[in-house]
Amino acid sequence: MNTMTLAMKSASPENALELRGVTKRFGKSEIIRGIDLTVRRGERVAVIGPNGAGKSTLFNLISGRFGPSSGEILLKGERIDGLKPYEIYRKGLARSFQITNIFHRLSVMENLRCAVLWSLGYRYTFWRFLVGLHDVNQRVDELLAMIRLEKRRDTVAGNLTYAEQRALEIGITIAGGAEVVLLDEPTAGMSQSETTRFIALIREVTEGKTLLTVEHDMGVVFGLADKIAVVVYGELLAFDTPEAVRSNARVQEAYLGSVVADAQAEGRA
Ligand SMILES: Nc1ncnc2c1ncn2[C@@H]1O[C@H](COP(=O)(O)OP(=O)(O)OP(=O)(O)O)[C@@H](O)[C@H]1O
Repeated sequence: MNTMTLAMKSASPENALELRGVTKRFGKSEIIRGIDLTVRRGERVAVIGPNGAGKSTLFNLISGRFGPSSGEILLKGERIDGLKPYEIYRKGLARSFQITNIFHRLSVMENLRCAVLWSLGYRYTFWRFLVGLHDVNQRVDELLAMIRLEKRRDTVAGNLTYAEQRALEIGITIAGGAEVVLLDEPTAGMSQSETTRFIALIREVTEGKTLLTVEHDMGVVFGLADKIAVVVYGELLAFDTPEAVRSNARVQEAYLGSVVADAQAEGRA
């Protein structure tokens, strides 16, 4: 195994992700209603919308947790709808979850090593036998530096601060070198100063990658995103630059007006 195997293979079509007429029904309820969306390589996209609009469902569809009821999803030009989450992961799309997804009794380093080994196809139970793998250790050190947890290398994950745990979660998500990264509310529960530091970290670790993030904090959205996708009642109401979305009358009316007003009142946007 060499370092090359730790990075996902890349074809290089311009579009990282395409959704074509994607719908999702749960029973009789149509939750996602015909979404078309094209995300270009290297774009940072924030998905926003009211509670229950379908943002997490959209992430679940893209990452393979649910199959769409109709429509197509393409990753780097290749159909991925109908594939299992780990198959999509192996094709270069990684997702983090709203709920912290780490092994609390393992150290930071062990968590990252598990993630790297898993990305290479090893089972968790094997990691103890593989401590000597040079490339894996090198990748773990690289990740520790990226998420700024070198000094916490041997700390049990359960003893990290909340913000550190979320940084570790990002490290786990990017461990396999995915080119497309989905982050579900990465700054949820953080203080304002933690959020500011965390956004800088997200910017750094996703440099050159395609990022989709679900986000409620408008300060984060307008500070991080190249483009904003506004989802309202399962439809894509707008997909444009932050400036264009901010001044879009339909978005103002349906969603953003009240949210930005609230954020401005709290000094966040
Ligand atoms: N597995 C499921 N079965 C049935 N209904 C579901 C399922 N998952 C989501 N829904 C419904 O789909 C709708 C959209 O939910 P979703 O979690 O995608 O919204 P959201 O925009 O992410 O909301 P929030 O911002 O509150 O997280 C909700 O009405 C929810 O109850």
